[in-house]
Amino acid sequence: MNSDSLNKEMMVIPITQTVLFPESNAQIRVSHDLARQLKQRIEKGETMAVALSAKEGFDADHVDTDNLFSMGTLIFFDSLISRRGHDILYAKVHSRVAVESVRTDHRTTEDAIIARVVPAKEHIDIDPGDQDRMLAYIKEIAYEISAHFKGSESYIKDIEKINSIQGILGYLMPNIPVSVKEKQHLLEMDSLKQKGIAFMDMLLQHKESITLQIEMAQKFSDQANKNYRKAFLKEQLKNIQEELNEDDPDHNPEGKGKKDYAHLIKAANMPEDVEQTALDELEKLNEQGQGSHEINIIKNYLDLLVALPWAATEETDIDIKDASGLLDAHHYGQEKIKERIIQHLSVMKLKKEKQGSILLLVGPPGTGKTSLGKGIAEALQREYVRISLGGVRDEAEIRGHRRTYVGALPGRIIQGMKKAGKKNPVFVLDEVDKLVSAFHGDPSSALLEVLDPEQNNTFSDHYLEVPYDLSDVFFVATANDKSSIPAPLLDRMEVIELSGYTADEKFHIGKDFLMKLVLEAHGIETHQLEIDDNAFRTIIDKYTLEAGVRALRGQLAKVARVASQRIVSGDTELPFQVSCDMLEDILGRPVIRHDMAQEKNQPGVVTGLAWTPMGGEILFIEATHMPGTGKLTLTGRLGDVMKESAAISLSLFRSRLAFTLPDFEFDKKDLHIHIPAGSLPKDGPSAGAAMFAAITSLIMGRKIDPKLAMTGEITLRGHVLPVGGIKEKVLAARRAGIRKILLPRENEKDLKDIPDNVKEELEFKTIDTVEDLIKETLGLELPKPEALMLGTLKLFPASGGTFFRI
Ligand SMILES: Nc1ncnc2c1ncn2[C@@H]1O[C@H](COP(=O)(O)OP(=O)(O)OP(=O)(O)O)[C@@H](O)[C@H]1O
Repeated sequence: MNSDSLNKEMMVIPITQTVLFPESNAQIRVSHDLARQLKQRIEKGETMAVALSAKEGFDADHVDTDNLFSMGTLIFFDSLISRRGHDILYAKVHSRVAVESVRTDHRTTEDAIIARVVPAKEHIDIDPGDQDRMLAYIKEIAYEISAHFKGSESYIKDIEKINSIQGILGYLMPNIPVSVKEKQHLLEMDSLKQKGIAFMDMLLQHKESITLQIEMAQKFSDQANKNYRKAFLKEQLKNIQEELNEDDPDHNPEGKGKKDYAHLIKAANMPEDVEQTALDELEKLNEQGQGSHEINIIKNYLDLLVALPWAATEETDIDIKDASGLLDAHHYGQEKIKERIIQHLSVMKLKKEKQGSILLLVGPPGTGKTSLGKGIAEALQREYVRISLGGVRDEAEIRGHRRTYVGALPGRIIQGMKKAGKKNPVFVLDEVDKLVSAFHGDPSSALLEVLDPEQNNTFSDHYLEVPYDLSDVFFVATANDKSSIPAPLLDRMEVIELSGYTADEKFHIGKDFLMKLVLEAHGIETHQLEIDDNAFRTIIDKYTLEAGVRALRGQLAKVARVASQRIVSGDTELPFQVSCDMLEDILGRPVIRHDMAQEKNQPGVVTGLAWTPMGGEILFIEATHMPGTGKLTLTGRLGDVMKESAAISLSLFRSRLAFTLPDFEFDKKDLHIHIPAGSLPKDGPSAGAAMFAAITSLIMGRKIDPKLAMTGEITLRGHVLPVGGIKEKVLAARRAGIRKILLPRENEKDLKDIPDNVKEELEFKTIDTVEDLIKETLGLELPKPEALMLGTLKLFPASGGTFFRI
């Protein structure tokens, strides 16, 4: 058939989302109706049709001829194949044709579009020599692009045989990611020279964009944290191994190299739309030529789809008594926490909920937050997964990367679900307070979606693309510091606060729980090693500085290492007994030196109490003054809140007491407040009371008992407000030899958390106002604030004096 002699009507094949170019081969997916019509026509001996690309908004079900471009290509049929429910027409694309008219043929059962076309010959305005040079240049760019893609060798090899500009355009065009409109524009260009130049432009832009993408991907991979990269490498390794196994007859006894994805997809019990997506991907996989770089990408995706748990898991009825027993077996003490958890599980049982609200366990490191999560999983008889969110700064680590990225992976939530293999695991999100918000999107907003019961049944992961239902998951989050958690996230969680352990509690946890773990880890049997109680307590006191028991476990492991060496070498009797005097040999010099209460204080020095993630500490607040200009200096690496406390204390002192000291000229004195252990940053409002006491003691020239410690926030009106960490602070005070503690009245309720033996050794006094504080510390009665207002006004007229500055 000679297309030049064309001027006839022929069937139109609408082409969606692309444009066919002359001198190429095409695979066109056609609708069932069109396939039926084509079949009839092929049977009648028809061999060609015209391919017209569809404009934006084209609807294959309601064909409107206005929505087709009026220049297309003549195609010659090769074959029509039906595969997995889709009909594919294989054809040779011949030459350009222009449409003179189009109509819909209603005579056939299904409406066919018929076009009258004429040839649209190109204007060859470039001489053969230049054509060759242009062709060579285009090939060169194509080689450069393909060098970035592994497996593209066979594709690019075919280019060598192409000897016309039209031919290379037809071959490469399907892979150039430009819009249909741009492709059509190129097709419609009459001048071969202009067409060639426009195509080179497109190709160069494509090359630039690929280089840019690769640069970005490299940047990303540099930034991605180690774990993420490790997971990626593991995945790659798995693929390589799988590929090696495919060729290995030992691994393919029946010669079946490929996974039976169709079967796996059916077996995975996916929701209908997800299954359809999986089947579409499988089809794409089967259409890939050998060596295509897409094969592994599709396989990885399918592997994830078939491995994820989709079907609901049968719930085992929780026996609350058993659950409580299991938690006890896992975890010593912290009865209140366990009680809260059991209450939570009971509510879930009554309401027949799978998820319940999200628990947030907050407390210092090593206090068993993560292991409580594990205990909950056991109590509920569910799978347990844990991910650490510490340092996660990229939203994509939670939500995954789009598959178009090089080395894309699903996010940690979906990876966790894959690992769990069940739809209802107990999912521990460790260190939610350490999420970092950075320019890569806010990971906490992705977490919000994970934790919001309203939204989490359709959680979207960029890699997975299909929504995933997380509503059966029991989430437990852990954090060291509640204040670093974004408020919207915190609102969605039920907070349970764990405090640090007392030395006694640590002793029991060490003896009854940690020793077992440590012995097991070192292959030592119980009768082979014995640490006596004194040595145990010394390890806790002198070799660990922590609120939890993580370092204790580390020190016990050191002891176990020495013991195993001695046991193996046979130079010890069994059990190998560790006593206090051996500790320096085994563990080195004690690492801890706690501040102890002073025997004597000079005016201006006060003992305060601090909370640190490692437990409580006492700290000294030292104030002094000197001739100057009314400046306030603060040292000891104090945070903003602490600096404000100092300013409040000073203002309060001036407003309440300055008038009693008419000779003290504030604007001729500099005041300096220092809190030693200067290298450690300190912050928080709870030193307010101690600072006020220090300033008062200094300026009044009265000493405060060094064995008296205090904590409390103060306000400008002189109220003492409650503070946190009372248990840790009290324990630290006892260790430091403090005898009496002043604390805000509202903190009185916290004293019930303190073991009786500790309470017996200390005297507690609660205070409401700075008047109470000064009475307890300096034995002075301050006038009531109402009485003071008048005096203050008299002494400090509104314009008066230099105020202290910070
Ligand atoms: N009350 C306890 N009873 C028994 N073992 C405990 C208890 N508290 C902590 N442990 C043990 O201490 C170790 C550290 O606990 P875990 O990892 O759960 O701490 P964590 O609070 O999650 O710490 P981090 O905040 O650093 O993640 C674990 O081996 C755990 O079993």
